[in-house]
Amino acid sequence: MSEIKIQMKNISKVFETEEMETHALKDVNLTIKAGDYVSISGPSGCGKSTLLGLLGLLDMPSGGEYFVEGVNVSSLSLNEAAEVRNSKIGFVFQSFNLIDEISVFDNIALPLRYRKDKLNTQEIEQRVNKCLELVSMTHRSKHKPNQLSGGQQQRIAIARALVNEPAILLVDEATGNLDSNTGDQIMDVLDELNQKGTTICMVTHESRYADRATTQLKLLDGAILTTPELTSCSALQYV
Ligand SMILES: Nc1ncnc2c1ncn2[C@@H]1O[C@H](COP(=O)(O)OP(=O)(O)OP(=O)(O)O)[C@@H](O)[C@H]1O
Repeated sequence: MSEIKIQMKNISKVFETEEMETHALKDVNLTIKAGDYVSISGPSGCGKSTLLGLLGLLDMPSGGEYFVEGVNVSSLSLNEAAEVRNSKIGFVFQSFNLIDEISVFDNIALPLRYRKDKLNTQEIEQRVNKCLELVSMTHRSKHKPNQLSGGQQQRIAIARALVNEPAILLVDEATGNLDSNTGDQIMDVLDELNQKGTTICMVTHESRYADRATTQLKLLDGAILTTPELTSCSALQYV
């Protein structure tokens, strides 16, 4: 049986304002194993960003338990959560969030420099070059991000997300700022990465992209549409 990367047990998220409570996620159970390729889709307001934010430890759940590679991360302090996020989670956003003042190489190396266990220069070089290769961008290593096309910038953002060899790559509407051809190419990069073993969970509005994932989850009103007996993500298939 393949290794469990991500497990959520009865996760809920309630946002409270002075006027009202919003139950953004209700009793979500999710298991993602090594090598899975999961898409999450559903109508606006169904809880997709909230779920991805919890998966990425950008926010904490109101209830339930969340495990990353077997470690319970449900109630970490902000500092502890930041450390797990940097070492275990790769995040790719719609906006590329690259730093224009430094080179492509240094952008990708950035998460390595925030590690607790410091790597030496040679190890950093090896890791960054491997990730540049994975996204076919070795030839642009010395460029600045603003000298690249949108699709190329997204490739660099993917390389940066992978450089710490995370447990999972979380992808939030990665093609939202790209034309459809370039978006398709970025999806091809994700497909290839998954074929090489990267575990991916992506939120997308586009059904043609959701269909590429091997497990397609639909969210509705904060709950995953599923049958109660199915707890393993690998076992779920939605058309
Ligand atoms: N910080 C917040 N405070 C209060 N309510 C919130 C907050 N963030 C999200 N919500 C509410 O939680 C619900 C889920 O929001 P979420 O952003 O996760 O939906 P979504 O599926 O990502 O939507 P979209 O596709 O439009 O981006 C919505 O009803 C939203 O209004």
